[in-house]
This record gives sequence, structure tokens and C-alpha cells, in this order.
Amino acid sequence: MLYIGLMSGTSLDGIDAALVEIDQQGMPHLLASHYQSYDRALQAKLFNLSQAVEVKLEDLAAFDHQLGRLYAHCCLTLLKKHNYQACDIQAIGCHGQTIRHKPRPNAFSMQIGDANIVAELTGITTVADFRRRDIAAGGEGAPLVPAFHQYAFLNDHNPRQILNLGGIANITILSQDPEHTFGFDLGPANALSNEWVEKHWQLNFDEGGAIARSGTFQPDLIKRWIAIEYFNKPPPKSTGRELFNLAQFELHTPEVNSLKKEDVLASLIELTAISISRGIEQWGYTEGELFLCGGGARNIYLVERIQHHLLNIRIGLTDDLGIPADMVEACAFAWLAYRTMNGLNGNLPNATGAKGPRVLGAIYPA
Ligand SMILES: Nc1ncnc2c1ncn2[C@@H]1O[C@H](COP(=O)(O)OP(=O)(O)OP(=O)(O)O)[C@@H](O)[C@H]1O
Ligand SMILES: CC(=O)N[C@H]1[C@@H]2OC[C@@H](O2)[C@@H](O)[C@@H]1O[C@H](C)C(=O)O
Repeated sequence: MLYIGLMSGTSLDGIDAALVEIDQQGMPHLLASHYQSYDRALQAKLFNLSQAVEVKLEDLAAFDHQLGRLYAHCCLTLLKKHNYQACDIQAIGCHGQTIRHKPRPNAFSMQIGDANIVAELTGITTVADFRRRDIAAGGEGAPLVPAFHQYAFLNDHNPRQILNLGGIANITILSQDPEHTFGFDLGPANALSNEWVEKHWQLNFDEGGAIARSGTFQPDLIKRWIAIEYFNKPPPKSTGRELFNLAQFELHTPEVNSLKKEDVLASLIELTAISISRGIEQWGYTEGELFLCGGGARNIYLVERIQHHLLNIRIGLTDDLGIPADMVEACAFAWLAYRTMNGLNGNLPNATGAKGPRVLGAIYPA
């Protein structure tokens, strides 16, 4: 059975689309993929929508519609590029674009991108709104990928963990006993460094981490940042750009604007590396294997800094486990659509904090 997964994450860079075959055992196999970037104007508008305290209802409704069309277009391009027909696909799993996420207490999470439009324009049944049933069951609605990691990446020997380096970093600690597998959001991966790079170099991100490597991290800054309460809060926990954004950091440590810009960037990367290693030391395995996914896996400097703080861990890419690092989250939403269409739970209560397993999402028939 074939499913499409669509993911557009907190980096606001664009849409990842994955065409996935789910075999008889429910195991996913990536067949084809497509990436469609947002143009800079849309990126800026979505960033504003996701950060502004007050948002015009008109804008929210218009972007919900525009994104629905973009998601549909992205699916159609994927099908065309790889010679598949809409009728070959059982369903699309469409994550949507998160524009607000509030952890517990009183959690909520809002994703936009009208799934009615996706179903209408593609002619394919679409599953969307994956997070809110988990929240209704007392969870945070995030992270959702740990259940997928458990299915796709569990092995039977070394302790194994999967680390996603998107805008936000999240980890899954795999266990032979599914009851013990869990995951949580660690804090910022690229969200802060991207904003800094955009502000000072007008670039989307620091290719390979070259600019950060040319700077020197500032221990005083890192000491103040790492004191943020979120880092020591025990899982289950999730976060977003509501907490980890540059404006907030500039308010907290205004001296960043009088320091060398490369040094501040190196410090932001060091914060990511240290918060990840501390999270793993407190709640994960400090030995065994750590497989990376998400765009930040291509930031060689960041990966080196993570390795520096976790000397006993062997770091690899999920490419070695059969799914390219860039496509893991999109594959996860294809798999989540399969779960929903078959009446199976998609969340891992240990990761989200929900009262129990739940079938996630709403189905928009073709
Ligand atoms: N070649 C590269 N060098 C350095 N960084 C890179 C490279 N390619 C991608 N990235 C980083 O990865 C980011 C995109 O990662 P990804 O697409 O996994 O994020 P996301 O899915 O939007 O986020 P999240 O997982 O938090 O929802 C880019 O914004 C950039 O910071
Ligand atoms: C609310 C939201 O969109 N959260 C994202 C974000 O990006 C990474 C991390 O924070 C994770 O919690 C989640 O995405 C993945 C797909 C998840 O739910 O597992």
C-alpha cells in the first residue's frame, strides 16, 4: 500500500514529500521524494504569523488556504516526477504548518494548510490534524515521530537513539520493550542559529556550519542560556519557537549585539550541542548508537560539537538505516496516515504524555 507523507517543519524552509510503501508488517519503505521550498516572502510571512502576539484572522484564513494549495501541488509534482497516479495512493498524511504550540498545562497546537483542498485537488484521501487528539487525551501532541522511529529503526543489539535536528531538536530513546521507548523535544537545533544567520548574513542557514566554525563560542553566554528552565524539565515535554526565538534571546542577553557575530553563532551552536548532550546524559543512553536526521545533520560543525560532548556514542545518519536524513519526518507522516486509515494508534503516550494510545487525525475523503 502506498502513502504520501507531507512535512513542513519549524524551520519554515519548505515542504518535504515522501512516497512510502507500507508492507504487510506495517514497515515503511521510501520509494520516492520531492522537496518544494517556500519562497522568501512566504517564509517571512509564516514566520511573522507564528511569532506575532496578534494575528489578523484574515491572514490566518488566507495562509490556511494558500498552504493547502501548495501541499496539493507538492503531491502532484511528486506523483508526476515519479510516474505514479493518484489512484495508486491510499492516503496522504499532511502534517501542516505549525503556527502555535503551547505545551502543558493548557496545551494547544495549531497547524494550518487546509486538508479539504489537498483532498480536492489531488483526488487522494487526506489525513491531517494529527496532534489535537493526543492533546485532548492529556498529552502535548508532540513529539509524534517516536512511534515511527520505534517501528522503522528498532534493532536488537546496541542501545539506539534517533536525534532529529530540525528547527527544534527531538530525540527518541528506543527500547526492546515498546512500553519503554520514549522521546522528547530537547530544545533548539537550528531555529536560533538560522535567525542569527538571516539577520547578519541574509542567508537561510550556515552551510555545513562553516561560519560558526570560524567563530569562538563564549562560555558566559552559554552559561546563561543553558540555565533556561526547559532544559532541566523532565520528559514528557515539547517546545517550539515560542520559547526558542532570537528576540527572546536578545532580550535575555542583550550583549549579543555588541559581540562578534561569528562568536555569537558559534555560541548558539554550542548551546544546541550542550543541551542535546545534557538531555541525553539525564534521560537517554550515553553509549551505543545515535542516528541523526533532519537538515541539521548536514551541519558538520554541529555534528562534531555533539560528538565532542558525547564521546562514547557512535554517531551515524538514518541514511544508514534506509531512510535519508531529510525524509524521516515526511515518512513518519505517511506512516501515521496508514495508522489512522487502519484504526491504529499513532502516538506514544510516553513521548507525548497522553493518557493512552489514540488513533490520530481527521480523514478528508477523496
Ligand atoms: N547543508 C546544510 N548545512 C547546514 N545546515 C543545514 C544544511 N541543510 C539543512 N540545514 C539546516 O536544517 C534546517 C532544515 O531542517 P529540517 O527541514 O529538518 O527542519 P524542519 O523539519 O523544518 O524542523 P522541525 O523538525 O523542527 O519541524 C535548515 O533550516 C538548516 O538550518
Ligand atoms: C508542534 C510541532 O510542530 N512540533 C514539531 C517541532 O519540530 C521538531 C519537534 O518540534 C517535534 O516536537 C515536532 O515535530 C515532529 C515531526 C514530531 O511531532 O515528532
